[in-house]
Amino acid sequence: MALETFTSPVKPAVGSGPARAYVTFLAGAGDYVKGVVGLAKGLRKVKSKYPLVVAVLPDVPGEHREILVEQGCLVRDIAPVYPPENQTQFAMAYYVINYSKLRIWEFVEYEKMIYLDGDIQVYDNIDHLFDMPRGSFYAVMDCFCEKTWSHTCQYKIGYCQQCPDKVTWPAEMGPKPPLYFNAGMFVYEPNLSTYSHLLARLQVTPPTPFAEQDFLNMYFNDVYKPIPNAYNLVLAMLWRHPENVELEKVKVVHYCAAGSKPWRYTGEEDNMDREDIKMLVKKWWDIYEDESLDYKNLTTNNEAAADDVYPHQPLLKAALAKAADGVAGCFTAPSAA
Ligand SMILES: O=c1ccn([C@@H]2O[C@H](COP(=O)(O)OP(=O)(O)O)[C@@H](O)[C@H]2O)c(=O)[nH]1
Ligand SMILES: OC[C@H]1O[C@H](O[C@@H]2[C@@H](O)[C@H](O)[C@@H](O)[C@H](O)[C@@H]2O)[C@H](O)[C@@H](O)[C@H]1O
Ligand SMILES: [Mn+2]
Repeated sequence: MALETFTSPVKPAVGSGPARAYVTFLAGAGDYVKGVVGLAKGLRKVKSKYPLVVAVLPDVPGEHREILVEQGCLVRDIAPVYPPENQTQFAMAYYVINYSKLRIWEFVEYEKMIYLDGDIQVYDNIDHLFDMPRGSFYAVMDCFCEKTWSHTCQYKIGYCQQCPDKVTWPAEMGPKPPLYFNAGMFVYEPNLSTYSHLLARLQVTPPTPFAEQDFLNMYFNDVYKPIPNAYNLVLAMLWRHPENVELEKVKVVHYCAAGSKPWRYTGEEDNMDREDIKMLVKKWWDIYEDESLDYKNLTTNNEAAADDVYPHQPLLKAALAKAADGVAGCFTAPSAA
């Protein structure tokens, strides 16, 4: 019997300090669930103090939800968000579903969250990012050199913010584009008025090739603060700007280059036969296949550690116990109110 997911905000454990969590987004019945399982295990490996919330669209099947709950994730249902009707060609056709990420601004039971794409892995503890000053939107600058950017002026003149002096921005093209972040990882503050304003603005903003990433860059332009590349290594940086990468200091890897999703990796696409790519894909698999990082083994080995790191765990245990007893019905956590 598929374990039902949380249908309402899960109240962070009492006395656990300011409510914080990592959050990711899962859509569809495909293989991205492997990315989210890997992420949950990676955060456990680096002994993050905070849980992983997974915002799931309705098309995520029950058995995937169950896998995530069994891995200690807080699974939260969200409704899709669609941009206004438009003829836009997205850089990737499936990017249209990524607007649903905007629902995470509604998770106001948390005072601060770190969003991570499902194709991201965390190799060093980054909990300290939660302590950065409030009021800003923190993310890593993207790179404009991949073919996915061929529709832009930057790409056409060879300009990239990662090396702004290599090709200077021509004065006749007006002001240089504002700093632009990759939306696969960011530190933000859930807020209901921001949430409703985001959705309202979206309905009057024509969609653009990088979908919600473009929209978030427009919306948070005046509060965006760049953080070092080590917190979101967009893989293309390895061959586009190697001078900006110190691989041994990288804390977060974003498997967003074509052909780099570890769970689909064949090594056939451009740059996928590089030694550093092969090493990073293996690094991802080593965590994904490490059974000692499975939540169930953590709890059997060390109840105290589990309860300490997963203060919300009693709620999950109750849900799992209920499911184990075959008790039907949806587990509804106490409301956040
Ligand atoms: O079929 C899909 C496509 C995307 N995603 C989610 O949306 C995020 C953004 O998509 P993706 O990472 O593929 O974009 P990229 O960073 O590669 O441009 C993914 O990481 C997943 O969290 C998903 O769950 N299912
Ligand atoms: O929906 C738009 C997506 O745009 C971004 O991916 C892109 C971007 O990083 C380009 O700069 C790369 O060239 C490209 O490979 C990569 O896929 C985000 O990672 C993803 O979370 C999501 O917002
Ligand atoms: Mn991604």
